[in-house]
Amino acid sequence: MLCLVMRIKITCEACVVLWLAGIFLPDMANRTSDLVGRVDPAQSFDTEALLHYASVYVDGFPQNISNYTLSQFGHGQSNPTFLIEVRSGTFAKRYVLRKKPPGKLLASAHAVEREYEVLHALGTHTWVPVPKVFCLCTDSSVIGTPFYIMEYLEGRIFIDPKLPGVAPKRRRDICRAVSQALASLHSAKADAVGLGNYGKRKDYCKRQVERWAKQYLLSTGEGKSRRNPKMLELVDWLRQHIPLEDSLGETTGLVHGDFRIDNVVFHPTEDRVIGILDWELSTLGNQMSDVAYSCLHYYENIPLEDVEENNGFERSSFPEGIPSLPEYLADYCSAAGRPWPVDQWKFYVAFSLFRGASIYAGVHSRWIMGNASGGERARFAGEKADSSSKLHETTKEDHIRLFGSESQNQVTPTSGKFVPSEKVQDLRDKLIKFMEDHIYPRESDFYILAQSAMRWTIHPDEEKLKELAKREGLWNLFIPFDSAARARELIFVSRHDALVENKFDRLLGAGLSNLEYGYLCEIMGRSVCAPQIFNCGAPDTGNMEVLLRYGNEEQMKEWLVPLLEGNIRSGFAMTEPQVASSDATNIECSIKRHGDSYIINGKKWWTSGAMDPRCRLLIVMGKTDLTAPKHKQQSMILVDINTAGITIKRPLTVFGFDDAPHGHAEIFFENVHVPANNILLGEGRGFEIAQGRLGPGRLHHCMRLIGAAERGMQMMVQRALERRVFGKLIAEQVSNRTRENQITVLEAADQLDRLGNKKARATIAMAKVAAPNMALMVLDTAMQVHGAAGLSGDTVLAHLWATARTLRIADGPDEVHLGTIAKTELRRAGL
Ligand SMILES: Cc1cc2nc3c(=O)[nH]c(=O)nc-3n(C[C@H](O)[C@H](O)[C@H](O)COP(=O)(O)OP(=O)(O)OC[C@H]3O[C@@H](n4cnc5c(N)ncnc54)[C@H](O)[C@@H]3O)c2cc1C
Repeated sequence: MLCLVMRIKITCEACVVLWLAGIFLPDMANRTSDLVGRVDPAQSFDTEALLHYASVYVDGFPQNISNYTLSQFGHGQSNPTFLIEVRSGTFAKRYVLRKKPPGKLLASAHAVEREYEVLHALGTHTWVPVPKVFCLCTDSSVIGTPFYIMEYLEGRIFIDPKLPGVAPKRRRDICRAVSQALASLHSAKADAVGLGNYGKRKDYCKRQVERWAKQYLLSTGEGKSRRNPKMLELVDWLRQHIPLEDSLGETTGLVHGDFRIDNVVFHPTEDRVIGILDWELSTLGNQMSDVAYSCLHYYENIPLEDVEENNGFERSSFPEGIPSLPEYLADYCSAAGRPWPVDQWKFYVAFSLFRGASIYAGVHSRWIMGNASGGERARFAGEKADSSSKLHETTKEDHIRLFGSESQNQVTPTSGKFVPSEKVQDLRDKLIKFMEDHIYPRESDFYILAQSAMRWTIHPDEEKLKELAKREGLWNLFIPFDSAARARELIFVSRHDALVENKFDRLLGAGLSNLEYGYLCEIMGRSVCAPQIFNCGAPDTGNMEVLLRYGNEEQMKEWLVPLLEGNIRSGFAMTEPQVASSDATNIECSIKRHGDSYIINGKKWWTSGAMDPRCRLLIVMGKTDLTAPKHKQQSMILVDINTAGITIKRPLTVFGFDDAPHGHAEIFFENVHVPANNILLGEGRGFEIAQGRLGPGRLHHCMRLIGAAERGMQMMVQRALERRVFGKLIAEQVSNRTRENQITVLEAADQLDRLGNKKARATIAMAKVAAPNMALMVLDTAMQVHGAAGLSGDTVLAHLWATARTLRIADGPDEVHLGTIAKTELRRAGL
C-alpha cells in the first residue's frame, strides 16, 4: 500500500513502522528504475495472458513482441506492482501493472478499480501530476485478479524527508514542490472531474476515528500488545474535538489518504513532481487530514522526555534548507489558495498521530503473536504507539507557539451559535472562487486606471465581471428576504408574466437574512474593488434598501429596477460642510414644496458614489418643515443627478485616495426642481428612513472590515514567513483579533433579523465601534510587517487601512455609537 518503491516492505503496516522508526536510511533519491527486483514467486501470474490482453486494450502497445521482462517493485506490497518491459525489434516500452494480491480478500480492500478511477479522472481532466492509466481489467480470469496498466514514470523518489545528501537550496525547492503537488490534488473539483460519488463528503474524520479506535481495541489486550489507557483517552479527546468543518464538509474534497514525500515521483533532473502514487486510500473526505499527515515527519521521533516536559516539538534538527513547519504550511496554503490552517490544526495532527499509533499497535501485536511482517523491528512499534498517544497533550503548546492562542486564531466560525448553513456555505465557496479567479488578479489593473488621467471612467472588465457575477447567482445577495418579498409583491408579481417574474426574481438576491449575508459580505470586503462587482457596494445597497422598504411602486420602477440590474449607481447626500452632521438634526438643506415640485437648496459633501459616471440617483436629506418637532423636520427625496441646479464641485480625498471612479463629492444644490412624488414615504419621515437604512448598512461595513482585516492578516502571515530579518523570519509575532469582532458583528446581524432595527441598535453600535478599530490594528500591523511596501500602492494594505479609518467617522463617529451603547446600558440598569 504505502509506496511503490520500498523493497523491504511486506505489508502496509510494516512500511509505516519501518519508515517512522527510521530504518530506511537511503542516501539522496532512488531512481524508480533501481527499485525493482525479481518477481516474488507467490505473486506470479500468467504473463502471456497479460501481454495478449495489453496488446488488445492498451493503445500503442507493441504488437510483435520480440522479448519482454517482468520485475516487481518491492515485495508483497498491499497491491503488488510490476514493471513490464516489452521489446519489438529495437523498440522498447515500459509499463507498470498494479493488481490485487492473490487469495481471499475483504470486499473493500485493495480496490485497484478505485485507484484506476481516480487516476483516470485526474489524468483526463486536471493538471494534477499522475501517471497516465491505459486500461482496467476487472475480469479475474485473465491473470487471476483485477488489475490496471499505467504509464511508467522514470524519475526520482526521496524516501527520507530530511533529504540527506541534497544541497540546501534544492531541499527547499523539493519540499515546496511536494506542498504544491498536494495543493494541486486538493484543488481538483470532484464533481467536475467525475468523482462526485467517489466517497462520502461529510464526517470523514469521525468515521476514521471510529475505524481506527476499533482497530486499536482489536489489536490490544490480553496476549496482544499492551492496551494503553492514554490511547483510549486520546480516542475520547478526538471524538470530542472533531471539527465542525468535518461534519459540514467545509474542507471536503479529494483526499489522497497516504500523501508523503516518498509517494511522489520527481523529474529525473528537475526538482518538480511528475507523479503522485499510491492512491489506494484515496476518497472524498476532509483534506486537512492529508495536510497534517504530510507534516508528520515534523512531529516524529520525539523523545518521550520532551513530551513529558511539555516542550514544543517542532523539529529543529532538520538539515539546512528543509522548510520549517510554518513555511511548509504557508507554501501549501498559498498554492491551494486556502487560509492558514490554524483553527483545528491540533486536532488534525493528533488524529494523524493516532492513526499511526493504531497501526503500530497492530504491528506490535502481530510481533507478539509471532507473525509480524516487520520481524524483530516491529517490537518498537509498541513504544511508538505509546508515545503517540501522549502527543495531543503537547500539540497545544506547539500550536500556541506557532500560531498564537486558540481563541485568537479562529477566523471562520466552525462551532457554536454562528455556523453558516449549507446554502450560505455554498455561496461562500463560490464567492471565494470568484474572488480568486476574477477579482484579485485584476486589482492592480483597476488600481492603475484609478491613478491615471482616465481615473473617472469605468474599467471595461468591471461591467463584464458584473455580468458574470449575475450569471453565477452572486448578485444582490445583500437583499434581505423580507425586503425582497415587498418588492416582488409591489412591482413584479403584478405583471403576470412568467418571464418578467423570473428575470426580476433573480434580481432580488438569494433570500438571505442579514446574518446569512454577513458571511458573504466579509468575503467581498477582502478587496476594495469587489463589492460593486456583486452589486453589493455602498452606498447603492443602502439606497436600494431604502427603495425596497419605503419606495412606492412608481419609485421602485423608475429607480430601484435599474439599480437592481446594476445599470445605474447612486449617492446618499446627507452630510453638510457647514454643520456637525453626526447630529442629523443640524442639517440645513431646504426642501420646499412648490406646486407639483419640491425645490432644493443646500450644500452637501462626502456624497459617496456621486462622481461615478453611472451615478443617476441621489437620495437627498433635508428639511421640509422648520416648525415641526425636531425629529419630524427631515425628509428624503429622490433626485436625478442631472437635474438643473446641481453642481458637482469637487471630489474629496481620504488620505490622498479619491476612490476613483466612484469618489466622494461635494455638491451644491441651487433651486433644484424635483417632482413632488419623488418624496420618500412623505414629509417629515426622514429620520425614520435613516434608521432603517443605517442598521443593515452599518453591519455591511463591519463585515467588510472583518474581510479586510482577514486579508491583511493573511498577507502579513505570508510575508512574515517569507522574509528574513537578521537571520530570522519575521514570523510568530502575529496575533489575530478578527474572530472576537466577527462574533460581535454576527450577533448584531442576528439581532437585527430577530428583533428589528430598534432593539438591535446597541449591538449594532458595538459592532460599528469594534470592527473598524480591530481592522485598523490588524492592517496597521500588516503594513508594519511589510515595511515600506505596506505603505505604498504596491499592496492593497494602505487603501484598506484608509477605508477602515474612514469608518470610525463615516456612518456615525465612534463617539455617537458609544453614546448609544451607554444610553442602552443605563436604561437597562434602570438609571
Ligand atoms: C469616506 C467617507 C464617506 C462618506 N460617505 C458619506 C455619504 O455617502 N453620505 C453622507 O451623507 N455622508 C458621508 N460621509 C460623512 C460622514 O457620515 C460624516 O463625516 C459623519 O457622519 C460625521 O459628521 P461630520 O463629519 O460632520 O463630523 P461632526 O459631526 O462635525 O463630528 C466631528 C467629531 O465630533 C465628535 N463627536 C460627534 N458627536 C459626538 C458625541 N455625541 N459625543 C462625543 N463626541 C462627538 C467626534 O469625534 C466626531 O468625529 C462620509 C465620510 C467619509 C469620511
